[in-house]
Amino acid sequence: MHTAATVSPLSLGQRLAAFGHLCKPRVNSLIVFTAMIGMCLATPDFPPLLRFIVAALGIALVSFAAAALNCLVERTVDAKMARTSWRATARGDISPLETISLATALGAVGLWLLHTYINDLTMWLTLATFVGYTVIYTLILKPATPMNIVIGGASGAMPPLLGWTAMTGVVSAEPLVLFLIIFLWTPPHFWALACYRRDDYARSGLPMLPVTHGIAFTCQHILWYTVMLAAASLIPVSLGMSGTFYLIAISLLDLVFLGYAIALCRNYSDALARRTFRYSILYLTLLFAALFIDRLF
Ligand code: HEM
Ligand SMILES: CC(C)=CCC/C(C)=C/CC/C(C)=C/COP(=O)(O)OP(=O)(O)O
Repeated sequence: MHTAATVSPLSLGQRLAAFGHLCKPRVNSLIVFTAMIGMCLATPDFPPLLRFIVAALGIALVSFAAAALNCLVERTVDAKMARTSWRATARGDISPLETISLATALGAVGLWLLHTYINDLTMWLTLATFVGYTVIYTLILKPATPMNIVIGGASGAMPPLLGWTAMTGVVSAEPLVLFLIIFLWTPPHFWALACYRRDDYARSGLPMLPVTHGIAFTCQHILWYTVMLAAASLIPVSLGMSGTFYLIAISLLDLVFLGYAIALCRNYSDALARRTFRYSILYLTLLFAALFIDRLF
């Protein structure tokens, strides 16, 4: 077992793979997907391809940097949890200096792309998102309060808005609705995971809601947030952003999510919480896909 102080030799391939994992590619692929849909919704026709690619790349690079710094800050906590103890920062396979260098390089290139080829509003908002996740959420809120995710989730909700400003240079009601949807989606997404991973979180010492207030209390909050999410998910229709296809799709998606949340309250099991967490990811992916498909008609 390595400690955070020992840096073991890795082959170049292993080192690159470890760097890649620190950037949390799976979470960030959905984050960038929501940003891309934000870009598509912001432009009447498909956005100019080069601008679309550069903006997505800029946002992705800054997200990767934020994820790598999160792994660095949390390396001691990560080492205590089964889910995260394999991370190269937790194992000590990648040193803090290497992680900071990687994150600085990725973040700097990302912000430079946004500043040079997109617009300064998007660059500043992306930087604010980065600070929101690495400083406000990771450093301040996460170790301090079980409601960490409620405020911290704002950073994960920003990408569609960033995509929107990247194409238009302005913030308007539509991207704020997309922000609201992800903002309300994040607590059920995370609390479902925190429920079935509560032993991990108890070991880590992080004050996660299922550990501090119990499963029943957390499931009630999952249900309340899912109800608010379902209401917010209908706003695109009332604003005229999307039509019948989206309405049908989101109604079905909401019914299933509410079904999971009610089932968790009535008859909790770790297996059900795990399925709810997985469904939360499918829900958000399909919601954004439905917004896009609806726009094509
Ligand atoms: C600050 C807010 C968020 C927190 C605390 C959070 C928490 C987590 C955690 C702890 C995992 C790891 C699950 C595991 O290792 O098994 C996870 C997975 C995931 N999250 Fe989130 N999440 C947040 C926001 C988001 C956002 C905004 C998105 C997308 C728009 C997202 C998409 C995903 C995806 C796709 C996975 C699955 C990754 C995989 O399969 O490896 N999350 N989330
Ligand atoms: C554009 C830009 C800068 C976006 C950054 C937004 C961002 C990275 C959002 C958070 C998504 C995420 C990796 C959550 C993991 O939560 P966690 O850190 O609590 O999970 P962990 O326990 O797996 O570390």
